[in-house]
Amino acid sequence: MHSAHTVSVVREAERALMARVPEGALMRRAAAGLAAECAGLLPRVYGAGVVLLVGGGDNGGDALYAGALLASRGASVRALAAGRTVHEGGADALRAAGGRILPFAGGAAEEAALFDADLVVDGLVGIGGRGGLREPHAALAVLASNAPARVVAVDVPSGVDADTGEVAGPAVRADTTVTFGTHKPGLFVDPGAERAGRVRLVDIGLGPELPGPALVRPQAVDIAALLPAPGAEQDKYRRGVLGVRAGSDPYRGAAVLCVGGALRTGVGMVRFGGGRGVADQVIGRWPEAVADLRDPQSSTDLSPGRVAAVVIGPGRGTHPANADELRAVLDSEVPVLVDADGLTLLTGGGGGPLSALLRERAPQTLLTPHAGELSRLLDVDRVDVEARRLEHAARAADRFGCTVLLKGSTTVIAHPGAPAVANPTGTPLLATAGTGDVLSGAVGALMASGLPAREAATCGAYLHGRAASLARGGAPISASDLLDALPLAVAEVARGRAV
Ligand SMILES: NC(=O)C1=CN([C@@H]2O[C@H](COP(=O)(O)OP(=O)(O)OC[C@H]3O[C@@H](n4cnc5c(N)ncnc54)[C@H](O)[C@@H]3O)[C@@H](O)[C@H]2O)[C@@H](O)CC1
Ligand SMILES: [K+]
Repeated sequence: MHSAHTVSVVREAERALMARVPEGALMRRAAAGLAAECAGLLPRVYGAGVVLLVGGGDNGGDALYAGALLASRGASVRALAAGRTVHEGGADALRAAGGRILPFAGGAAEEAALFDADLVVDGLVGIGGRGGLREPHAALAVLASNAPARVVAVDVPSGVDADTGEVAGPAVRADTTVTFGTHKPGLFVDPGAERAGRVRLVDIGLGPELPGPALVRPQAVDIAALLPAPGAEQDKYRRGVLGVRAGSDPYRGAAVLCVGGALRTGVGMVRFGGGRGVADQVIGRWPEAVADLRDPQSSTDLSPGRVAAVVIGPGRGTHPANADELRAVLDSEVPVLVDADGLTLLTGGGGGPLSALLRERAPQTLLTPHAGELSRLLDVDRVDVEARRLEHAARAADRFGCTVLLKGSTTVIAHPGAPAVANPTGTPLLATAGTGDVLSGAVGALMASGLPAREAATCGAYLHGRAASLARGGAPISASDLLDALPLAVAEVARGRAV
C-alpha cells in the first residue's frame, strides 16, 4: 500500500525531523536520491547534457544539489533560473562542481539548450507551489514538456497541486517524479497523476514523524489480502447472495451487464428482481441467476436471510415507482450499492427524504457516481469535480454518511473518517457504455461476500481496471469484453495471495 500525506502534514513532520538532524541533512538526502534516479535514466552520466529548471525555493535547491552531484560525475549541467533568486547553497555547490547557472529570459538559446538536453530536471516549484504557475515558470513548464528529453520532476511536477492533483494552467509533464519522505495525494489522482509519470519515493527519514495517511494507493498484494477466498465449507448462501435491482424494459442490457459483473467476480448466487421482459433477458444470458418476478417494491426479498447485499439503479428508471423501490431497499437491513438512476433519484425531487435515509440507515451503503452524477448530488459544476476529485468524493461521503466511489480517469473512494483510496488500475478504454454497470455488479458481489463497502469498492475497482487491461490485449473493449476478463483479473490477484 502506498501512502500519501498532505502538504501541511509533510511540513509538520519535516519540522519535527529537522529539529533532530544536522542542518541541511534533509535536502542532502533528497538530492542524493534525486541524483541517483537521474543517473539511472541516463545511458551514461559522463558527458550527458542535463538542464535544471530552478525556481526560488527549496525545490530548486534540491535540483541544484542533485545537479552538482551529476556534474561531479562528468555531466554537463546547466541551470535555467526562473526568477532573480535561487537557493544559495545549491547554486554554490553546482558552480563548485563545474555547472553553470543562467537566468531564463525566454530566448532562443535557452530553448535550444532544453531541446538539446538528455535530461531535464523540473525544480520550479514543489510543495510550496500555490495556484496556477506564474511566468516565466509557466513558459518553462511548457518548454520542458515539449522537449524530447526525459523529464524528471522534483517532488511534484510543477503546476500540479500536491494535495488535490488539480492542474490549473500549464504544468510539467514528467516521465518520472522523484518525491521525498512520503507520496503526495496529487501524484496519485488525475489530472495530476497523469502528469507525474512513474513515481519514485526517496526515504529521507520522515516515516517516524508521519501520522496516518490522507490517501492510500493499494497494490496487487493489498487487493489479494481483501479478496474473499471461497472456503471448502461454504455453500452458495454462505458465499453470499446478491440482490440486483437493475435494468428496465428500455434498458435491459444494464441488468445483463450488472448481473454478469457479479457472477464473473464470484458470488454465491444472484437474485434478480424486475419485470418479465428484463428478467427473461437476464436469465437468457445468465441461467444461473434466479429471477424474482414479484412486485419490485415488495421488501419481502430484502431480508438479510435472503440477500446479503443489494445493487440498485443501473438502467432502472427514475419513475415514482422506482423511488418507492429505492426507499424499500434503503429501508432494509442489508448493505446497499446505489448507482446510476438510483443516484438520480437521490438528487431529484424525492432526493431530500431519500438522501436523509442514507444517513439514517445502519448497514453499509455505497454510492458509485461518475463526475456528472456527483456534480448533481452536490450541486456543483462537473468541471470542479473532475479538477478536484478527492475533495468532492470526501464531501459527498460526509454529507451522506456513507462510502462514495467516484468513477473516472482515477477512481477514488471516500469513506467518513478513513483515508481516501486512489485506484491504481484502469485504462482510458474503460470510457464506454455499460462498464459502470459491470462495476456495480462486481462491487456488489464483493459486498455480498461480506466485505465492508469501502473495501468492496477498493477491491472491485481494482479488478475492474485490471480486467480492462487484460481484455483484448489493449485493443478497444466493450463492456461485454470486461465480463470475460474479470475472472482473469480475479485469478491474477488471487495468485498473489500470501500462502
Ligand atoms: N522542507 C524540507 O525539509 C524539505 C524540502 N524539500 C524540498 O523543498 C520543497 C519545498 O520548498 P519551499 O517551501 O521552498 O517551496 P517550493 O520551492 O516548492 O516553492 C516556493 C517557491 O515557488 C514560488 N511559487 C509558489 N507558487 C508559485 C506559482 N504558482 N508560480 C510561480 N512560482 C511560484 C515561490 O515564490 C517560491 O519561490 C519540497 O517540495 C522539496 O522539493 C526537500 O529538500 C526535502 C526536505
Ligand atoms: K517540481
